[in-house]
Amino acid sequence: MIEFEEVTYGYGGGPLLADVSLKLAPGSFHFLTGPSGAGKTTLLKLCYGDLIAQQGRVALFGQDARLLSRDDVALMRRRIGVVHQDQRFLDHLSVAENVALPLTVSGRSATEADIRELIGWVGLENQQFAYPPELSGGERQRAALARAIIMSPEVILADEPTGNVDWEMSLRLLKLMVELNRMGKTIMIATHDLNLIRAAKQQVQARVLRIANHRLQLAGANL
Ligand SMILES: Nc1ncnc2c1ncn2[C@@H]1O[C@H](COP(=O)(O)OP(=O)(O)OP(=O)(O)O)[C@@H](O)[C@H]1O
Repeated sequence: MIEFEEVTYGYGGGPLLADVSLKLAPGSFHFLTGPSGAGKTTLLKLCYGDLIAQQGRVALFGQDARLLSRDDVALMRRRIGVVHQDQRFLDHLSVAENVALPLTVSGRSATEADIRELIGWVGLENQQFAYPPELSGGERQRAALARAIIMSPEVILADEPTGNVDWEMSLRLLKLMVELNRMGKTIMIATHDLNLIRAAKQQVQARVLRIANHRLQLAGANL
């Protein structure tokens, strides 16, 4: 679904990521870890075509990311749902309207019942008419997840989805991710939280990738 071949990327002043090869197979579950500033968000951006490799090749659903037309990018964005680190809601729209926004902007619609069902699935049924500034950190993360999956993407990329939430909420978010994976979705979660990874490994077969010294490595069994 997403494949990197010897990808190098930097923001000037030397490569941040060097010779990164990676394959996200359908239905796989990956964690991406590494120190702050190692390049986790950058790698995720390469995965959804927000950044283009400076060397090497990124293929998204078999297509070279460099050669995607504007229409291809729009289609690909439906196939890859992203939970951003800073959730970026429109504060004048309700939670339900924010969640439905990707549909609205792509000219599609869903029934109110469908949106309500999704909001209920992430446990925000009582907050659907609230506005983003009224939500707690964990509620914002769950609203961001609902918005990322409203288009039924095949791949879900989440950047620190459990940042700034307590352990109970982290486990709740993890459970949602595991359920999505069981529905066949391909998942990649960037996180610092090794306890979260340990908890996940009891529920799902997950590979752990670590960025260290600009390279991507497969982390060993003992985290
Ligand atoms: N647009 C940009 N221009 C210049 N430098 C950038 C840009 N975006 C990120 N960087 C730098 O690249 C490095 C990696 O950033 P990135 O956000 O990918 O790391 P990260 O591993 O996700 O970090 P964190 O765990 O703190 O979120 C950092 O040093 C950051 O300052």
